[in-house]
Amino acid sequence: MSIRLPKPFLDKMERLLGDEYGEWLVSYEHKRRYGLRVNTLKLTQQAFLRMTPWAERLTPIPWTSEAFYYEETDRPGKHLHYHAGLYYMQEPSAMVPAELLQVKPGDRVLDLCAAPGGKSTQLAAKLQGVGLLVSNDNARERTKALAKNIELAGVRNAIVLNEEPAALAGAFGAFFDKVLVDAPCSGEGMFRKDESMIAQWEKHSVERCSLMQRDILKHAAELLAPGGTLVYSTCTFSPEENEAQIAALLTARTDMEVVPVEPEYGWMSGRPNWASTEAAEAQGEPAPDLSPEAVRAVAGTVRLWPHRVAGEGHYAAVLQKSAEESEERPAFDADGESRASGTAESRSQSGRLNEKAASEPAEAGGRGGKDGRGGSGIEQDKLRSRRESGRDKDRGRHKPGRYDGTISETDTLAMWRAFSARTIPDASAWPGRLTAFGSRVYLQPEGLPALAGLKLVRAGWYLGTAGAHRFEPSQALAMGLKKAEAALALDLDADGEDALRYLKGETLHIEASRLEGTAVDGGPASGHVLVCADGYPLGWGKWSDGMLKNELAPGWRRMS
Ligand SMILES: C[S@@+](CC[C@H](N)C(=O)[O-])C[C@H]1O[C@@H](n2cnc3c(N)ncnc32)[C@H](O)[C@@H]1O
Repeated sequence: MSIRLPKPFLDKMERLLGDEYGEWLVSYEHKRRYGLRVNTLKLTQQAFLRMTPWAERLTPIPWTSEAFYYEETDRPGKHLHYHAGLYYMQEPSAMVPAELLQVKPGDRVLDLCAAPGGKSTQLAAKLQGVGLLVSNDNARERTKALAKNIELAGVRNAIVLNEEPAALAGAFGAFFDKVLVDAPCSGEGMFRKDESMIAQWEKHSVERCSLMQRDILKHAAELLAPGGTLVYSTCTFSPEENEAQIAALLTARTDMEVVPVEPEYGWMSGRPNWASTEAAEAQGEPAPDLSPEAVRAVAGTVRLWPHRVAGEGHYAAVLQKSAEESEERPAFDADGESRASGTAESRSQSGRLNEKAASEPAEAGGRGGKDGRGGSGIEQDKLRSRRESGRDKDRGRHKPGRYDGTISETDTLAMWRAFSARTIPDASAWPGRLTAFGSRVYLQPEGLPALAGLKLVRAGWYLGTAGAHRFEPSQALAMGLKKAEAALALDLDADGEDALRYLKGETLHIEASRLEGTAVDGGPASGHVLVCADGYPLGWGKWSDGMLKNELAPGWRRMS
């Protein structure tokens, strides 16, 4: 075996696995498998297979719809279709938790430990743009990748937060139909995929992770609406972080129960005997005080072992909160509109959820980078620093069109409307709430409660920024559009030179005849062009007289 596994880890696994230990150990001599998931927000599986050069070497991942094993040598991360967000590369076992959550359009979904966003993009695809996705991670740096992956996937109905679960529980209460806790863990199941996890394991003990998980799960349960479903998952083997966590939660909350998962596809059932004494004793600790029913119930959770499935080690539990009939709440209609209900009102009176406040620029703002495109800024902090420096004190008093570092939200929205009327004619009919935070414009999902006091990374679908003379559309806007929505589009061949040059940030010579559509005002075809590859957006360009100025945001360019 080339991987050097720590002796205490091996000793513990031998104790736990008994006869199966040898088989498990041999799995480290096999190569890991690679997976990708088609982004069905952008295209169907059939369309993907038709246009993918290595389609014949793909084989389906049995537990996930629209997902495939690929050959490492095909390097899908290098292909232009990756830059168009047509698929997400994800470890095959890591696709299980979001699949088990059974999200459907219209749900309110919380991904509590979401960075870098593999599962959030999977959940967003299940929503198909209808309902709400709140993606959260408490690690500020990691939320940058999270926001970018959500934007690359073209998600229009998500917000991204950078919060502790306790703060979310305080702000939202029992709001979400579906909650995913893909918990921070000791990562034992990932040693084959990523050897750097071994050093992490030695640093962050199982015990420390267990404490974090217990706290996260406690608040996750509070965030779940009556009748809602929670999936808890880890990529580790240690029972303290798996069965023992679920048994402890069930002991503490009698309103929650395990929804048994069928151990198909080579998955194995959770181990009740690992929930209590054995795991704790293996750590030299007293057994926690668990109810016998709770311990028995973990038999309905699942383990994915690398010697049993074509994927890395994982654990998942599906839990349901009992429904309380008196609890009504606003729900999303199939068209994404929300229906008001008594509960929303009473929550708003209690000061926790306040629909009006959600449309006010309470917490987010900032220009998000020099070019105003905001590849990855933490908006709240920027607004805070602007306010502290007093630069916001004259907000709303500047002359429209003259950018003096401030711009009123009314003018910001007017600039968006003028821009979108020319560039994306149907934008005015999009469902959601158009909101300006300073000079930045967002489309927020309907039914979003107040975000006041929460650290926002993305307050919704970020559409762009009002500047001194014009509105600058965002990269997120481009990625969330369909080619047909743009008044002017340029469709490049993904295998051609122009597409690669565009991705590198170069200016292109493009004859007028290659542009699709016409300028809406009937004038000459000039202005913002949605640049696509094989029909799927890559970013913006600005066309005039045969030249396409490259407007691809710097953080989105391909360097090699
Ligand atoms: C296993 S990773 C999540 C992977 C992610 N679900 C995905 O599919 O891409 C666990 C994440 O939990 C985050 N985390 C750790 N403690 C947290 C806490 N108290 N609240 C929220 N997130 C936390 C970590 O920053 C890390 O990004």
